[in-house]
Amino acid sequence: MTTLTCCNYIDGQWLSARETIESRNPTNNEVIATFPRSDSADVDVAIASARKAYHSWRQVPAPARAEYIFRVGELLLQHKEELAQLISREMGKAITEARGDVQEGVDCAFYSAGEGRRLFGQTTPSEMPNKFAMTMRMPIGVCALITPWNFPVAIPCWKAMPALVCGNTVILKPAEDTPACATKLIEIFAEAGLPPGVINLVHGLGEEAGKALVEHSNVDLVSFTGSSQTGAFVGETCGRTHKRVCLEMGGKNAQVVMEDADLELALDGAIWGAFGTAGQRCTATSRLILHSDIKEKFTTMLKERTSKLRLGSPTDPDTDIGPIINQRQLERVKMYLDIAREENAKVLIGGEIADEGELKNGYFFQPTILDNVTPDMRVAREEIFGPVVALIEVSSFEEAIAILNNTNYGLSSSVYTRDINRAFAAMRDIEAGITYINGPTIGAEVHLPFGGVKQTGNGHREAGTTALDVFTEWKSVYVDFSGSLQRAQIDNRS
Ligand SMILES: NC(=O)C1=CN([C@@H]2O[C@H](COP(=O)(O)OP(=O)(O)OC[C@H]3O[C@@H](n4cnc5c(N)ncnc54)[C@H](OP(=O)(O)O)[C@@H]3O)[C@@H](O)[C@H]2O)C=CC1
Ligand SMILES: O=C(O)CCC(=O)C(=O)O
Repeated sequence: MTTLTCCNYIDGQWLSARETIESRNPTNNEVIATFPRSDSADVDVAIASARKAYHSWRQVPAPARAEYIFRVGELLLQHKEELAQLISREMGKAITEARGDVQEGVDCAFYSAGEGRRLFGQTTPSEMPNKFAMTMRMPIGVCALITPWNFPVAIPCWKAMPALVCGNTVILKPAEDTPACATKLIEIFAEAGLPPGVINLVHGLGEEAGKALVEHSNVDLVSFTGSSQTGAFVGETCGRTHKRVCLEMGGKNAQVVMEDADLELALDGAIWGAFGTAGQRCTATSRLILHSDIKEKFTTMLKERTSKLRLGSPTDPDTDIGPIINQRQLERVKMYLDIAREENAKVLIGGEIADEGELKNGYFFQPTILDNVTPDMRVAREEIFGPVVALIEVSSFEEAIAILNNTNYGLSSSVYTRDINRAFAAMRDIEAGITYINGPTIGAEVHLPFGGVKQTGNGHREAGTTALDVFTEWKSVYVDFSGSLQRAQIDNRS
């Protein structure tokens, strides 16, 4: 296939680069694209473009801003298959999941566009006669969006679409592993006719272009999704430089299966949650907390179904699990298997790099089940980001919830039970941003808040109306039509 040439998109222009880097297909190591290795000078130009555009974009009525985003949604639908094929090749997720990634972008476009006609504030009575009081949502300014590779279309859409509807201008710095997906996405925003400078794309390395954006004094907000380590750097830097910041980091999500659960349903959830996207979702199921009464039976069912999963090229519709994103991540998953063995976990199935036959040039890891895992082990506490699930046995519902909560993260969670009382207790007692009852830990919908507690994030939520809280500031407005300074406001109001 022809190698794509990705450019930066700044002030409505596609700009080629002095120095370029390659993006490779994780399935076979073929070069997919070259993209700019942007430096701080490129970042300066992108920020200047976003700043200039901000002054006029914020004045465009919100319903009109939203119409551009609606158009992006329509174009995403038209280009859905083309984009999905590109995601599958560049990121490595199975083609059906890649279509889902684009569909999340479409859903987000139509949902965000609707907000352009709401962006509700409040009106409230004043203490004074002949005085009107209200609140308004105001844009924040220039927003840097730093995104990971695992949802190369959905996550940039979750950030850019509400940000733009709210009247901000944006600069996207996508992950270095998925520059072609980001380029195609921005081409669609450009085709929708957004004015120059409203959306900008700066490719490059996190340590260079990403860092320059986070540190820049002319950026007002950073919205970041990625690792806890980078998130800590972003949070600290934004704190020091007085920027707004929204952090969306990792997870160590658990699915509980109680003794009264529908085991077939719980099995579907576990397979999809643990091994979908090769476990490379922040919402992936990486712990299965199983009641002792069903543990043996469920483990046999899980092992059998896992043994049938097919590793292979993600563009092949018969493939269940595609590759890991790159060599470094593959080695990281392998490292966690070494740790699991040292900690005396039992590898029930999988546990190795898969490099036979057509897999030999890619970064594949066998779907893996670890048994005899105790809550204190590193594999039960740290995010692995691969197709690895740890089984933990419990003897009561209370113990299950305590173990589920015994983690530094708090993104997604799931409980399979037929007992309504337990279901409601789980909703109340689980420490996570998202709880599913009788559903897997993955599968978020764009009109509900997405994010987590503890070290998963810094309290903000993407998606839903809560995204508006990330991308706007409140202004309180008082209109006095009494024609005089109302002294009582200063004195005792009597
Ligand atoms: N919560 C989630 O959805 C995700 C979590 N992760 C977790 O992170 C681990 C590592 O993945 P990785 O891709 O390295 O995640 P990173 O946190 O390194 O990358 C996320 C984004 O941040 C950028 N970045 C990296 N360093 C900096 C920096 N100093 N300043 C500003 N931006 C920066 C990256 O650019 P670049 O790609 O160029 O490095 C990328 O765009 C995974 O194993 C997983 O545990 C990963 C992806 C998604
Ligand atoms: O499937 C989901 O719940 C969304 C997952 C996601 O956005 C992520 O893993 O980054």
